[in-house]
Amino acid sequence: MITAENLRKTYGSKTAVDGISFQLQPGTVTGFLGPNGSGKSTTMRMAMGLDRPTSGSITIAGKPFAAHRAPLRTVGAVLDAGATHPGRTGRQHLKVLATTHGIPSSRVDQVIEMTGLGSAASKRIKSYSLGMNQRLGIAAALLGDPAVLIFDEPVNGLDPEGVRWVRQMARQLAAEGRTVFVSSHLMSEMAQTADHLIVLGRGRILADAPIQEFIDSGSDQRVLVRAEQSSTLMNALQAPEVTLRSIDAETFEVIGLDPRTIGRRALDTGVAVHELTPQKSSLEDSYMRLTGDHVEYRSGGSAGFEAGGQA
Ligand SMILES: Nc1ncnc2c1ncn2[C@@H]1O[C@H](COP(=O)(O)OP(=O)(O)OP(=O)(O)O)[C@@H](O)[C@H]1O
Repeated sequence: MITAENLRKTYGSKTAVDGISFQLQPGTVTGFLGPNGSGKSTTMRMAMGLDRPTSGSITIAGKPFAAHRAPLRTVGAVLDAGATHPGRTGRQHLKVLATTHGIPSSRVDQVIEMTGLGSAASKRIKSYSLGMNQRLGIAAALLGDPAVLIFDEPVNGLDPEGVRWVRQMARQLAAEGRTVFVSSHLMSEMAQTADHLIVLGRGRILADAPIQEFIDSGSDQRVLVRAEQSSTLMNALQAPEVTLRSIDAETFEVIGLDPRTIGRRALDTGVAVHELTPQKSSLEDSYMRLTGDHVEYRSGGSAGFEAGGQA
């Protein structure tokens, strides 16, 4: 369990994290989203004792990171996959870590097995691909068999196979009852990985909700309609709370009515309907809507899409 209470961090006059509170549950992957500079890494660093809160607290299993006698057995983190000694082999790196943290060296082979490092474990780290480095980082995080895992941007730069592997690993670790906290810029990936979301904007919490609830809350009800006399049906559907958007001669989109109402109205007006499809909104739709005003630096585009999209 990770608990933040009125957590705040300022750097000079800059407020990076502005008094946030949340509680992450075991058995759950919690996704951490927010535009660039919204305070995600700062929050994760404070959780790991790498930065000190200006006020408030962030605790792991009830205590700040530094107060744990065996921190690696409590929490494992991948905050910077590059922080290794390039001349060592993966196995040597893990052995050194295990020894300095009082972890039996038999655990090294277990985490090599768990993360699929295989024969790469006996090669020097400098020869590793990004994907192998990421596996090594996760192997190191798992050494102490911790109940809490923190991954900051674990899939950055990975190929699709690597991305899928990280997702499956995160899901498996949560299924084992661990608390998994993951930040990522990849919306589609987050949608497949997380059970719960925390969204930050300029250091504050914009949303803290189960992922499906978050997606539903940010979406309008949109229905795609294809009909023979589409303009007749559009006229019949007009109402103050309804938005109609023509797509082509036969097709239009309705916002604000459900498919059943549209179908009945078509029957009443004698229009033959060929298609009536509720449009699924995506995590990205809800995210963009929520964070649009909280992007620090817009990239000149009209709706801030690029700035938010990279976030
Ligand atoms: N050591 C530091 N000194 C001064 N300002 C900092 C420091 N670390 C972070 N900041 C500022 O605090 C804010 C939050 O940064 P942080 O890196 O936590 O955001 P983030 O959400 O992780 O962003 P990104 O998605 O770009 O990694 C930013 O405005 C950043 O410039």
